[in-house]
Amino acid sequence: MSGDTGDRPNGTDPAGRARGADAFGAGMGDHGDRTDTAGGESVAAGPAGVERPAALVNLREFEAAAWERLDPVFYDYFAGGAADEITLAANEAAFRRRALIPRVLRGQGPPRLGVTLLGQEASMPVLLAPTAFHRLAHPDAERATARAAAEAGVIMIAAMLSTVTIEEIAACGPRLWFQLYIQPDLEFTASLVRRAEAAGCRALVVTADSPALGRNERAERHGFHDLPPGMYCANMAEGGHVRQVALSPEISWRHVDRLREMTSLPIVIKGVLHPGDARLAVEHGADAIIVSNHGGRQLDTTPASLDRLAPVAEAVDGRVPLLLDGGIRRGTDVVKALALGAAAVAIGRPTLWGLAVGGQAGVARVLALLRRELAGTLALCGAATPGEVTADLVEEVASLR
Ligand SMILES: Cc1cc2nc3c(=O)[nH]c(=O)nc-3n(C[C@H](O)[C@H](O)[C@H](O)COP(=O)(O)O)c2cc1C
Ligand SMILES: CC(C)CC(=O)C(=O)O
Repeated sequence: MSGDTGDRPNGTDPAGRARGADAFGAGMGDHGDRTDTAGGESVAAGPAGVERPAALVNLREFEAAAWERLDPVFYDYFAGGAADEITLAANEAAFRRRALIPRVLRGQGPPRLGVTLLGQEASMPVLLAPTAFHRLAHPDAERATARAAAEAGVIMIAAMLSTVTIEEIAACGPRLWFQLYIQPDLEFTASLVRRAEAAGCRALVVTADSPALGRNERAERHGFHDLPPGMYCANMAEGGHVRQVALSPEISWRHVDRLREMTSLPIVIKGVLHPGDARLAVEHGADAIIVSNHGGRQLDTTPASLDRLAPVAEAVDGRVPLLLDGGIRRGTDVVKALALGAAAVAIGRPTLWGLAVGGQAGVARVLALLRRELAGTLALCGAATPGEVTADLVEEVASLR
């Protein structure tokens, strides 16, 4: 992944293909025009000559198609990781390194994928991770994502830095959690919490790995620092002005305690890699933990999130459920994370690729593909449900290195 990105937009796509010269008309490279050229449900011919999301058969193809369709500035903002992107690459490599050791002749019947997370039912153990700025991918923005999540019965974790409000997202009907960067202005934080509660969000996800903004050098190279005119962080608007978000080094466990006093919603701490922090999260009343390195976008050279699952699980010792995000691209990846101790996983970039390729239909297709792969993997492993996936189904083996 790393190293080849500086060549774009004149280089190659994620699968090594050359980008077609001006494949999607005027506006490529001019991100002010992007929504005119890439919006809408009808999908132009992609790298494999496909015409619509339904013709794409895996998440990799969505990534390649999104690369074709998106303004390179926005593609790189979405795709990029921090610094040398060592962690970004490690997230996917950690899944490749691990083998599935299936069980046979178990007569387990058809797989049932449903799970209950923090008291909320979901149709499969795959959530939409919070990602900022969906309007960069599609003019329907988070509304399209939310409709696809509602249709699929999966939990969407709405980002605080969404480009439509949490109320508009909730109106699209998904099972909803709200991601929060705790703001040092606790009054403002409390007002966001009240809005999330009123909108029907069923959990608050506190992003803990961002006391400062990670440096995405791809975005920096493009000079991409601000949202284009007309796009803004809708939840941060108050009286004709948009509040600046603070990713503050002042935030601490004390703030989590304050949050605990503000709300009776379950609190999920996102971005834990160290067992000591996992223990602290439980002590401070967290109801779940997301093992995550923020998709390799914050501190580079942290290990793959999958590699941190077992140590965090050991520290937590079953007291709260664990979720994992980072590098999930296949149903086999989901099963490997379940085997290593996750109750569910979340996907970040694949949602954005779906959105860029086909709005609601694109995200729906991404979810449908993962669902099919997950069902197929469970069946082939001899497990009827996500809960039946046991640690012995996964091994790190030399042959897959
Ligand atoms: C474009 C982009 C924006 C993101 N924005 C946020 C955010 O606002 N809040 C947050 O907690 N995580 C954010 N993340 C991190 C994701 O929630 C998630 O941890 C990560 O994308 C998972 O890795 P994956 O992209 O390999 O699935 C963002 C990730 C991406 C790619
Ligand atoms: C604007 C950023 C704080 C959103 C984010 O978390 C990210 O891009 O990874």
